[in-house]
Amino acid sequence: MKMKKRHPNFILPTRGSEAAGGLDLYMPEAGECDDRTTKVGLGFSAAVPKGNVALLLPRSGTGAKFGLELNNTCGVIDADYRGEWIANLRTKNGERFSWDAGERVLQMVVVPAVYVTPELVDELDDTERGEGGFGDSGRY
Ligand SMILES: O=c1ccn([C@H]2C[C@H](O)[C@@H](COP(=O)(O)OP(=O)(O)OP(=O)(O)O)O2)c(=O)[nH]1
Repeated sequence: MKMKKRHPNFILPTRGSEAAGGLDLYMPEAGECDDRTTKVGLGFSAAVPKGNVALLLPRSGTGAKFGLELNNTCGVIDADYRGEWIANLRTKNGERFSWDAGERVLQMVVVPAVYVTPELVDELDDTERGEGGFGDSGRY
């Protein structure tokens, strides 16, 4: 189905070189949020290259300095999604966080998503870690 253009649409061709980091996203309009979730349209749609997903995250600075987080922890943008990218923002410290139009608040990271078909087996192969997790390997 051909999508009607309501906001800028992007394709995200891969450059064939390794990215140095996330791609910062510009907020289309000024806004603010607090510890209640605020749904914010990012003002664009983008087709993630097939075989990948885009992870939507706060920039480290906004997260660390202002306690900004996504209420779904991390947004997963599927390769077949064509709608406007949405961020569900809130602060974890109860404070208000406001941004200007054109400010870089969030970032996206495109990562390969490998297609797997779960197969039921009797046992899993042995590993050194085994069933240990949640700090099992110690603090230092
Ligand atoms: O923070 C987010 C998370 C998701 N999406 C969009 C893109 C994604 O491709 C779509 C569906 O997300 P997901 O598959 O994680 O949601 P779901 O709860 O499993 O719903 P669905 O039944 O639509 O797959 O919503 C966003 O714009 N922002």
